[in-house]
Amino acid sequence: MNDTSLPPCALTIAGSDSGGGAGIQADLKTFAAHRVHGLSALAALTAQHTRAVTAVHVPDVGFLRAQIDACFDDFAIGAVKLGMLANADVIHAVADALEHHEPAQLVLDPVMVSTSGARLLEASALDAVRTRLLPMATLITPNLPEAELLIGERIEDVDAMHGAVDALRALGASAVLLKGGHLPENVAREEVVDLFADGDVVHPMSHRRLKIDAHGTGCTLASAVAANLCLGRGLRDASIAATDYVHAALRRGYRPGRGDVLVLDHFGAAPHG
Ligand SMILES: Nc1ncnc2c1ncn2[C@@H]1O[C@H](COP(=O)(O)OP(=O)(O)O)[C@@H](O)[C@H]1O
Ligand SMILES: Cc1ncc(COP(=O)(O)O)c(N)n1
Repeated sequence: MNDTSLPPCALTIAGSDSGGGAGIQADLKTFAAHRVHGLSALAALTAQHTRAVTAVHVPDVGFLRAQIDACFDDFAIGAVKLGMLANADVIHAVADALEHHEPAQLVLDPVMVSTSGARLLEASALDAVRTRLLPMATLITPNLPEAELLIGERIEDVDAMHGAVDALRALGASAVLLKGGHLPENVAREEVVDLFADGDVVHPMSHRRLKIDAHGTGCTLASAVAANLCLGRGLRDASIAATDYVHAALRRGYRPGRGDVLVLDHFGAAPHG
């Protein structure tokens, strides 16, 4: 393999999911499925399966910084993806490191609560997300409950999603991919609508609503955007490709645990080329 055919590198700074469905594990599978070399810095470790998070351990922030520095010291990183960051100290350490290394592109998934209902970000850390991370993000990918907490308003239908992307951009994110999976079925009917907005365009991305309960979708979506950015796509095209990828991986999802919750099949469906 010569240099031009080397895969680009993406870095995920996120939490580990021992159950392999979400977090760092989903991110690395997504990078690999896109033929992007995956780097990882573990900001938190969870003891987790498809039904619950049973324990969380947050390593010392000095060790987190060492992981991030090791990645930037040796690899040309095309994009960084942020996931579970657990608390304000971790957010400040990550923001300091990113201010130092200045990654070309930063995809922020502001993970707050798991599908199984566990808090993955302390409530007191919300301000640090707003003030330290949002302004440096190339793209932020909140789900509806996360967006409601960030902007302090309810988002009850697709019209309200349009107002929410403007409010999120006003907080400092240069572009937003607002995920619509949490709209109730009676409001959204047959479709799930995700909304991309970058100040020039607002682009809805619709997919058929699948009657399934899945875990790791948000992590996979944000890391698929980061992978597509590394591969040279623009933000909107990367977002379109990533939502299509998540949909295909969801359709082929499987239940590795004892609960009803599916995990995605990251490798079954080739990413859009
Ligand atoms: N029931 C569903 N059917 C099809 N796609 C879904 C469904 N639920 C979520 N998605 C897709 O999964 C991705 C993650 O959405 P969402 O569930 O809103 O966020 P999160 O996983 O962060 O809670 C989005 O691209 C969304 O369109
Ligand atoms: C380590 C980690 N990071 C993120 C999520 C969110 O994923 P989901 O909302 O699908 O449970 C998770 N459950 N665990």
